[in-house]
Amino acid sequence: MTNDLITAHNVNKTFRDGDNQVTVLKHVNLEVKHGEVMAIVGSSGSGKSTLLHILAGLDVPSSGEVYFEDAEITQLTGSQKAQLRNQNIGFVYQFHHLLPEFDALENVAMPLRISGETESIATERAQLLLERVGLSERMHHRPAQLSGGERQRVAIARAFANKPKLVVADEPTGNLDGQTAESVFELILEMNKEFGTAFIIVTHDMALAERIGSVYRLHDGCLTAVDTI
Ligand SMILES: Nc1ncnc2c1ncn2[C@@H]1O[C@H](COP(=O)(O)OP(=O)(O)OP(=O)(O)O)[C@@H](O)[C@H]1O
Repeated sequence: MTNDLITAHNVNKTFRDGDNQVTVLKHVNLEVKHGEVMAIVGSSGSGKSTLLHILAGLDVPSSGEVYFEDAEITQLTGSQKAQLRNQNIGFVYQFHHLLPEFDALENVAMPLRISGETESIATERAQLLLERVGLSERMHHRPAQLSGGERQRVAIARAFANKPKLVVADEPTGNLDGQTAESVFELILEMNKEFGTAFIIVTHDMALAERIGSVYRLHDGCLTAVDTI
């Protein structure tokens, strides 16, 4: 039994590109605690998204192990991984990935419907989450009718739909202007405190990352802790 939410042990990732092999992650070790907020920084192409996908069970390492609590994700079947993700992990991307033909309420309710919740429970929880992210007045707007910051708020509400233990966020503020990025980042920190949900945030923004207790940098495939004090 471990107290860690995620443990990555000696993770390596190599992509084949025709005859070439590109090693993107080298001997990566990482522990993410329950309720922890962690930032992963690094230059473009350094492997941040690849690592995030491996930690969330969306991709597999070439070697090494990843545990989600006591489950070794790397040993699970595709459907077991999908179930683990649906029950435990929320996702926020740089580009919101909301369904354009549905309004904010329907987008947030969607993961709950997929998990088999009744229509009324799904709608009620989606309403509560949209209120929590400050969008009480925008529930029936479709993504195209929302600002960039509002779309990310919907995406954060949707990530929380199934009460995840972890939200992974890949450049969640990367497409936003400074002030909007700041308010979305603040929302993430508030949601972490309020719900005790762990976050792993990939970001280019060192100023935002430095406000997070735990920062790691990927460089040349190696992950090292960054001293932010
Ligand atoms: N499926 C794949 N096949 C081959 N190479 C890949 C694949 N996915 C990623 N790569 C390569 O792995 C390296 C790391 O990519 P990754 O997207 O993880 O970097 P990143 O740090 O997230 O970059 P960015 O900040 O630009 O999003 C890049 O050189 C990329 O081209």
